[in-house]
Amino acid sequence: MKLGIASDHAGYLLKQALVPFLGELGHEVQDLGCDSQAPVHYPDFADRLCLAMKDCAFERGILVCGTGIGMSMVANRHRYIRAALCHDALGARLSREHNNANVLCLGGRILGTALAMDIVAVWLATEFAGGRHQRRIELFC
Ligand SMILES: O=C(CO)[C@H](O)[C@H](O)[C@H](O)COP(=O)(O)O
Repeated sequence: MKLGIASDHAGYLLKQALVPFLGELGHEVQDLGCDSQAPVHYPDFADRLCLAMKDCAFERGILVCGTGIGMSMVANRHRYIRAALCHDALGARLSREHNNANVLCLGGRILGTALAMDIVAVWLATEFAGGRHQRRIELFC
């Protein structure tokens, strides 16, 4: 799958761990920054990823900040984005099956790397269930 990933400074280290992991899972991943732990502003990076997704550059995206909260707030301002802030694999699976989430938000200061990788792997492997959930998505997208 073609993926985009971006973070702020607080999510930088987790993003750096996830980029090679995504490659190992067989995905094509483009890193949209940031490029160090120097302070930046998470809305700039959330918007960068979401605008690229509007142009269909990526099928799905991953955003990482300290908590994942700011990234998810900004991403969900874009009408075509369904961003899910996930802290466990169950939430990740259901965000795909029920919500057809196209952006996954993670908290780099909250999750350990192994848990984050588990969440990412489940989220990427899970298909949207459609049916009754499709109608509900149409009510807000
Ligand atoms: O989403 C966030 C806040 O809602 C993120 O956690 C940011 O990464 C965080 O606010 C950055 O905090 P810092 O003290 O400026 O490093």
